[in-house]
Amino acid sequence: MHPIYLCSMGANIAPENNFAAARELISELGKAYYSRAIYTQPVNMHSDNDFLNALFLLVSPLDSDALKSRFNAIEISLGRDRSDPMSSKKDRPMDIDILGELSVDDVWQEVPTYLDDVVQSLKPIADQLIQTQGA
Ligand SMILES: Nc1ncnc2c1ncn2[C@@H]1O[C@H](COP(=O)(O)OP(=O)(O)OP(=O)(O)O)[C@@H](O)[C@H]1O
Ligand SMILES: Nc1nc2c(c(=O)[nH]1)N=C(CO)CN2
Repeated sequence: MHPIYLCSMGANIAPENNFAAARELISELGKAYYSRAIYTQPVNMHSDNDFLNALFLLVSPLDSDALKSRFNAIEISLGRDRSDPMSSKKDRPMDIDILGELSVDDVWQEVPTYLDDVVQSLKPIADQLIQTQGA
């Protein structure tokens, strides 16, 4: 039984193109199920560029460390400079984070507030995966 990861993605440089490119690359890591994507104002950073953000579920054979490394590699391939110490506060072509495993009771509490509105578009899929896979 593969773990099911709840993940978030966000971009505020060429976000539509970078979302499409990231989805292609993420598809190599397992089976992904996406929430709807929404435009959000930058939180905890200053920028004139709005973000495109989404949640997704990923059923993957990788463990969380390996998955995080692959996400970092995708971010870098799309142009993010992760060696910059201010990387978390700067405009970015892609940020992909693991929020937790779906098997953890309160994993949905890890969803950042700017993505609260899309949770309901993903929960039915989560419930279905749990039923069919026993997450
Ligand atoms: N192996 C892992 N498994 C699960 N979650 C992880 C793992 N490694 C890091 N994380 C989580 O991923 C998030 C991002 O960590 P990281 O240090 O890579 O920063 P980042 O990608 O630059 O983040 P951001 O730009 O979102 O601030 C953190 O919330 C961290 O807890
Ligand atoms: N709206 C929005 N704001 C952010 C985001 C993000 O993805 N969307 N990511 C950040 C650093 O991880 C900081 N602020």
